[in-house]
Amino acid sequence: MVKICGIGAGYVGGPTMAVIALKCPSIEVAVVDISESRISAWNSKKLPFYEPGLEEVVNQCRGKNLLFSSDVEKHVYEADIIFVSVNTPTKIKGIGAGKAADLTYWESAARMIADVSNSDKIVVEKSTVPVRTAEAIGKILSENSKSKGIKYQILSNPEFLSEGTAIQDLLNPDRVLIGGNQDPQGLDAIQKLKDIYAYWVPQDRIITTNLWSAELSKLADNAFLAQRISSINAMSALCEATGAEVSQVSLALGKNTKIGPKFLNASVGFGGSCFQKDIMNLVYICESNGLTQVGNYWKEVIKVNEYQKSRFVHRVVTSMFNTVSGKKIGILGFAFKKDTSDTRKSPAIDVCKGLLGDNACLSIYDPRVTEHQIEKELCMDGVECVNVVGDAYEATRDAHGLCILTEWDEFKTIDYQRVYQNMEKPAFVFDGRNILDVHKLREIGFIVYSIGNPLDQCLININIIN
Ligand SMILES: NC(=O)C1=CN([C@@H]2O[C@H](COP(=O)(O)OP(=O)(O)OC[C@H]3O[C@@H](n4cnc5c(N)ncnc54)[C@H](O)[C@@H]3O)[C@@H](O)[C@H]2O)C=CC1
Ligand SMILES: O=C(O)[C@H]1O[C@H](OP(=O)(O)OP(=O)(O)OC[C@H]2O[C@@H](n3ccc(=O)[nH]c3=O)[C@H](O)[C@@H]2O)[C@H](O)[C@@H](O)[C@@H]1O
Repeated sequence: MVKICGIGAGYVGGPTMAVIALKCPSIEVAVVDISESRISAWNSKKLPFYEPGLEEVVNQCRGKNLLFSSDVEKHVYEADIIFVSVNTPTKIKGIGAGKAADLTYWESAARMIADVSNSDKIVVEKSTVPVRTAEAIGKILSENSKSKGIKYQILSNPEFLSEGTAIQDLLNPDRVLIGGNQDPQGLDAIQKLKDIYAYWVPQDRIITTNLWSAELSKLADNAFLAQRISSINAMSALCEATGAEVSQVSLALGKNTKIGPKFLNASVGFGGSCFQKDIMNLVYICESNGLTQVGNYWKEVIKVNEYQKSRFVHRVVTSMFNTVSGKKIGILGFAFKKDTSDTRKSPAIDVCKGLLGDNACLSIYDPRVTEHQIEKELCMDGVECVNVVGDAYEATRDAHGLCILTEWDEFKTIDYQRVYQNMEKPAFVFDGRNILDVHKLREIGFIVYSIGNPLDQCLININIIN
């Protein structure tokens, strides 16, 4: 029986290994992590994060061919194939701080593999890593296992799932990418990994390449996706200035088969743990290769994203007569997108901090994010003007304005008439996700700002005064 060990039980490692276990009943899958608390959450009824469909998959396999353990060494020792899905955050200090990927966790995982292994292994890079990481990992593994005569094959098998749709993405991927050495041993390892995915992924969706193409394709993929959002967000500012409607522009663009309809939703900005980190990593790799112009091109995607968030805060403040000081503002949504409890790099963090900087009082509601998490993200030591509440009505009661910062479906079906009645007047809505019916809200009496749409007449007047 083939044995797999997944190192790293996070947003990628957990769901990915669970789906492999589900689809390959004859393979034993052990997911290990150095975080005891994460492992005990995986072994409990309340998984460490919210992801639609994840609980069902875990419940089907856990205790059969899927186990979660903090005994990292034991399961690495026993495995034939090791998937490494540890975090690769942006370096916060030293050379390349703010750009380069911090490979500390990866390197320590590699050294541990070398220490405990006693048989040949295939080591699969699932984490997103700088191009040519496999070379460094290969050296660490082989140099540290020389005396044992163990052979390692390193494969790059980047993960393309999105949070909120992770299980669907894993069950039905657009493609699976496997990069490996193009010699007989490398090709053999590629085939072994292909055989696992072949349990449920059609052959024509499994692409094989050399190692460096696979590693670079992952960074390029995220850069292209983020670039589309920054492109449409840049257009949204121009729409507001000209009376065009960004959703109509997106529709027109998306119907062009050369462009396609996805990832053209204007928003308050993209968030999540990967887009910014991976683009900055790409920028660093470009700069390290002397390609300053190429690096600058990708850096601009991040700059537009920062601009979009600060533009939103500016709209809120100027619309509310140039001051939000002491005013209650209801914040609906804190996660970086709907259907996840993840708040990493959520645009809500910067928007809230911006409003707090102008002395607003925030009342925050998110259906899946805990109070503790929100407080942690806002570094709330000494901040008194933030309340985390249990529903949207409470968040907006007696508020001067409300901001939609995550596109949760439940925000579309709130009784906005009731919300309006309980707010101070004039009552403002700032829709940072373009999910609300602007016309209906205006009929109720709200003054509405939504990204990339013609400005409310009242806001035009206010902006003229300002
Ligand atoms: N979150 C996402 O949607 C996606 C993330 N990725 C990439 O996957 C990688 C992991 O991302 P996430 O799952 O979001 O991170 P995460 O932070 O949720 O999980 C990483 C886990 O690895 C564990 N870990 C770190 N060092 C370890 C070691 N030496 N031994 C055992 N466990 C160790 C940590 O305790 C943590 O639980 C990153 O490179 C990321 O860029 C790729 C595609 C999607
Ligand atoms: O490497 C990764 O981590 C993953 O990063 C993204 O997935 P994820 O960050 O989970 O979520 P997305 O759906 O891409 O959303 C990212 C951000 O962009 C925003 N977004 C997305 C789409 C859009 O049209 N407009 C927009 O503002 C979302 O609200 C969210 O804040 C990619 O979509 C995945 O392919 C990739 O595997």
